[in-house]
Amino acid sequence: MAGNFKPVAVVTGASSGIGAGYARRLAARGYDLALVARRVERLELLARELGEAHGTQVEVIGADLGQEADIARIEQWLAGNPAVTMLVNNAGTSRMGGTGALTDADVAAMLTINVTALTRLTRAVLPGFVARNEGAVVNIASALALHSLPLVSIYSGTKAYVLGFSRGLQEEVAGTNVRVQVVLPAAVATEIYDGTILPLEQLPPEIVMSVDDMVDASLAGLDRGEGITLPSVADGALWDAYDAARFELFTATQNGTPAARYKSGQAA
Ligand SMILES: NC(=O)C1=CN([C@@H]2O[C@H](COP(=O)(O)OP(=O)(O)OC[C@H]3O[C@@H](n4cnc5c(N)ncnc54)[C@H](OP(=O)(O)O)[C@@H]3O)[C@@H](O)[C@H]2O)C=CC1
Ligand SMILES: N[C@@H](C=O)C(=O)O
Repeated sequence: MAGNFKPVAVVTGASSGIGAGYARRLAARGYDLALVARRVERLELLARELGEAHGTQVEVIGADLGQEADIARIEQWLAGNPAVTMLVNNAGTSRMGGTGALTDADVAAMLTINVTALTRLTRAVLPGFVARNEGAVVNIASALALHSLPLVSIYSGTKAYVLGFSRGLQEEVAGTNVRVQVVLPAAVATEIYDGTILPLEQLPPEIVMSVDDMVDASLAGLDRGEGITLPSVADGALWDAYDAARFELFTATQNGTPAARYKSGQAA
């Protein structure tokens, strides 16, 4: 609990899908909320719903996180708000298509919303969290952080950034009570697929998770103290094996000698 304040969770991209799911669950857990998105009318409807259901105080903040001025405004708001104890960096966009076929605006939107805004909002809350020795940053990445696919190469790259950034941040705050969780959902039934070349109806239904299940699993992961949460992965040992192999490979790169296969005249 931050001083005398009721804790406030900030959820970006709360006007639909996963962000709205977080808003509902966090309100039920007793948080007041600040909800950020462009579609303010949706945020206001949600605010009314949560006020009636739980007595939640909700601040609705209209912002386009693809725009510098709006990112700067939210940064300032976050940095000056000691009641904020949780930031859910959920806002994101996926523009599907070949890398050469996407418009410059599509590429800029993915890089700015998925990477730049997430990073800057995290930087805005972090000093206060560390100074108060409490707080949680929840970064929504994607299973595509682990596996790039054609037509979503740039999106996958942005989510790999979210994973890598979050893991480094976990090391930075180690030894404090500040938490950083990165969540890697696979397909979740949301509007992100609307109007894309891969509408939700074309996905095998058995691979698609509901928003409520995804958010509940992620919050259960947070409660369990997980730094990395894969809501749909039944065998948690898979991550451990993957991460151990990743670290072994990284360790093997820490070697000033070119590998034999790269030396001319030497067999592989
Ligand atoms: N659904 C899925 O299968 C998966 C989704 N994810 C990730 O989950 C997160 C939430 O997506 P999801 O719920 O699926 O999709 P939705 O499209 O339902 O929600 C996206 C949210 O992000 C907000 N948003 C998008 N662009 C902007 C912007 N320029 N400024 C501010 N807010 C913006 C939207 O609000 P508004 O339009 O009102 O601005 C909306 O609230 C994303 O980061 C996505 O990459 C990860 C893995 C799988
Ligand atoms: N399909 C992607 C979202 O649009 C994802 O899995 O992250």
